[in-house]
Amino acid sequence: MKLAYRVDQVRAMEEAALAADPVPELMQSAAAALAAAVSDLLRRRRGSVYGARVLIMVGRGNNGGDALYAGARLADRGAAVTALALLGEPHPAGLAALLAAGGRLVDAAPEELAALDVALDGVLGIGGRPGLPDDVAQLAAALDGAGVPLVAVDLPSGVDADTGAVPASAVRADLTVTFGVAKACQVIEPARSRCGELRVVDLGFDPALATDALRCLEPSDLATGWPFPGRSSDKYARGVVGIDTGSPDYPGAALLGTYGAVHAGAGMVRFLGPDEAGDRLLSLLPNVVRADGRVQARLVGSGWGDRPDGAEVLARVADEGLPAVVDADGLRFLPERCPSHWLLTPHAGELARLLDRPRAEVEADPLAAAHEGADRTGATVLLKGATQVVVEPGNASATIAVPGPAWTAQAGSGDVLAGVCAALLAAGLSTSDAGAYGASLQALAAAEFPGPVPPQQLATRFPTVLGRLEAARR
Ligand SMILES: NC(=O)C1=CN([C@@H]2O[C@H](COP(=O)(O)OP(=O)(O)OC[C@H]3O[C@@H](n4cnc5c(N)ncnc54)[C@H](OP(=O)(O)O)[C@@H]3O)[C@@H](O)[C@H]2O)[C@@H](O)CC1
Ligand SMILES: [K+]
Repeated sequence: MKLAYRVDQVRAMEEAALAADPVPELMQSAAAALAAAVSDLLRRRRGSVYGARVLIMVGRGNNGGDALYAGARLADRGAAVTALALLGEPHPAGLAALLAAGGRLVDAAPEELAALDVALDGVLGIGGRPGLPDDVAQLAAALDGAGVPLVAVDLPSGVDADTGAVPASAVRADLTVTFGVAKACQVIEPARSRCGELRVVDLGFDPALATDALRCLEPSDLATGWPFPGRSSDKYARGVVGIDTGSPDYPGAALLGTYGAVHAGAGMVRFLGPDEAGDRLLSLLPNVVRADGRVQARLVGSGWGDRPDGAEVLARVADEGLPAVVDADGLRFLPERCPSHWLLTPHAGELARLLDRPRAEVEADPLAAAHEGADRTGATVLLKGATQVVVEPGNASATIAVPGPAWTAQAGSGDVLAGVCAALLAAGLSTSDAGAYGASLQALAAAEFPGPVPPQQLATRFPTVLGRLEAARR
């Protein structure tokens, strides 16, 4: 599992490290690792560092200082390094080091950008506000357009370091060399995609100083945490899911959720939704049971439309006390306070309606919106979208699912996912793990396809992915 941190947490870790070590030491370690990463890139692209043309875009803070010190190291290895100060006076000691090593300070970008071998973005780091001055944005875009590899120092300038938002212009990097620990913007879209490849440089920070880091799942976490059945597991050990989804207008939601639950390994699915959907479902999946009986988790809400008895159904599910996934239209009928063993699975629009705020606000800061949703409802929230984040009420941490291809953003994906999560709840996982593992499985399955694939077909790939994960655990 990867961990990622907010700026205040990074600053706290930095302060503790600084108490043990003077600033220049920390900055020199950062610069040395940055220079090594840029050297690797240059060797891969042109064979050597010697003679490479390097442009450094420098702001006026320590981020620019890192870039200048790294530039000095590259100049020592024979690179032709040019620094362009973009926000005023650059870091004085860093600049002195660069000049002493034979680098140059210029006041305009070179005419022929395409002749550059690499550019370093040392404009803004964790002290930056989102957005870039116009001239900086234009230069970054021109470098990108000219095909010059861009290495971001700590993070791509212009992104919001804590939310992952890109509200205005920001650098698009090929490689980001980040210091101490990963930052939230490196794991939350759309900033995540601006980072390119990510390298985290160990500066000896103590992660124990920040207890509520973002937990970013990796496939190996699924391998260890997925509830694979044992040799003696029966269908109840695997879990029985009771599904009441779909409506005459939206029968597909019922089929898709059931596909999700069955292919994610549910021991049994009891389909308790409308007859129209149930009849179609049986012709596709005859293993589904239509009779009520013992159930270990419920799935409700997908494809309900304006179901008139939605509130009563949710009240019954709450009284029963079983873990439950409440999806889609079901989210309109939530009680004032939900049971803590419920998992809500809204997309940004549904969470916006729940919180009574514009969708754009949820999309601009999905993490904060998910926290607000969980705290207000009392249930765990899996917020779906480009970054799938799971948040428990009263817990400042959050879990981010394994990222997947953008093709999963399509009608029906959410219905399948709700079924997967319900199967995981029935197998005994916590609401948080059920949400995060479910979203991760869907992402891993989607990554198996070269392009778009209907959600039900994607579900049929779950067994292949799960088989691989189970084998990896042995
Ligand atoms: N501390 C340590 O030990 C270590 C730190 N390290 C490095 O330090 C970095 C953080 O450095 P930092 O705190 O100096 O902030 P940084 O991001 O360089 O820039 C702030 C400057 O930019 C300005 N500014 C802000 N936004 C702006 C905008 N949109 N448009 C225009 N201007 C804007 C702002 O000016 P203001 O307008 O606020 O007066 C201020 O002058 C960190 O990311 C890492 O690289 C590593 O060496 C490891 C050791
Ligand atoms: K930067």
